[in-house]
Amino acid sequence: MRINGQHYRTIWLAPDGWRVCVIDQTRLPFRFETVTLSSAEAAAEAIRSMIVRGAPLIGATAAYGVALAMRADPSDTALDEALTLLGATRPTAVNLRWALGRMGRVLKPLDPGRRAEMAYSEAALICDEDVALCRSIGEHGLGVIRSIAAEKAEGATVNILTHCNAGWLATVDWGTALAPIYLAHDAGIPVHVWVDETRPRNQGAALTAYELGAHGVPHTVIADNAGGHLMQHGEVDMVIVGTDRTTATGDVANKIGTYLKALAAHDNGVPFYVALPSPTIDWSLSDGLREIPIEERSAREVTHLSGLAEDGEVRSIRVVAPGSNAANPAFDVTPARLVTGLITERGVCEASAAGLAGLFPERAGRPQA
Ligand SMILES: CSC[C@@H](O)[C@@H](O)C(=O)COP(=O)(O)O
Repeated sequence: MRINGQHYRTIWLAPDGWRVCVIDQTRLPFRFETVTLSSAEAAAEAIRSMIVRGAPLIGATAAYGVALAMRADPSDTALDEALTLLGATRPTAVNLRWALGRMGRVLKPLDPGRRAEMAYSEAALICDEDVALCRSIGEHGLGVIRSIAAEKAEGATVNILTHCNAGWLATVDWGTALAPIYLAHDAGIPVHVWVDETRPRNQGAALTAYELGAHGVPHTVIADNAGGHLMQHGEVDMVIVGTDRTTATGDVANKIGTYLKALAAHDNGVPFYVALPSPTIDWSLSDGLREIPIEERSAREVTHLSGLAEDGEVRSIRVVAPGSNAANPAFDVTPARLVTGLITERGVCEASAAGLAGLFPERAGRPQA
């Protein structure tokens, strides 16, 4: 993504070649600031506090967290401790467990003296692969947008609704749900995006709007409750969202509120697509509702809002009645039956065991592979 005339990935190495730089997403859209991570503890805290967020970027950051740990101490004990520390940061996005599992498999058999170098190169590979996967998702999703555009009057705008942030900022580059939108815009297809604000942390209003704006894609931020109304009035041609964990049967965990959008889309005959790279598939699960762990985050994210105050400072204010309790489940599960299709790096498939097995025959029925 180009920001201020410069191309940025969301994670990269500092000029010293070992520290890890990320964009502080808690400061966006008001401040573009980077944070330099120099320990596994700092990487874990960046994930926990959502300086970095989004399933693929969480995985990439954890991989570099292991590299930072191996540079400090490449012993077996330090490796196990780093994997445990980073693995405990956030529970829902399976990319975290996937990336740490991969780092562990690569590093454990090695002589400790070789671990740091190998950890950095494996983390870099995970990042490069993520960029390629997202680019492919974009190309397959572009086909879907093209076919929806073809059903409309010549030159008519395709209106796409998205929830949360599943763009460049949630991945290493391009994004999942937003990659097809960027490619469609670049290909000259007129697209307009309805951006759900995505309470309580407002990833839509703050992050999706920021990056769509940076890329020049026309968009409108809406309150989370507006999507159903817009669908009833024919203002939404399709929905595309990302996912933090998709079961082998096509159930989809994503940011809280996604399920309600899927219900509204189903009721109104609006196609509801989920874009995902294969590391987001949890091949060991078949029942998303019962088996996917849902992160419960701080009540303060519900009771307080943060934003740019008139004095130019980013401030937090309370919006909930003092003394009231607040609950904050951060994700929900959309059953496969409400999903029109899964857009993956290998193509688009039905959200079902058969659909996923058709695209990934080597993985289907092999949860531990
Ligand atoms: C490619 S990103 C898919 C999901 O990770 C994204 O939609 C999402 O729910 C992010 O949640 P977050 O809590 O901001 O990490």
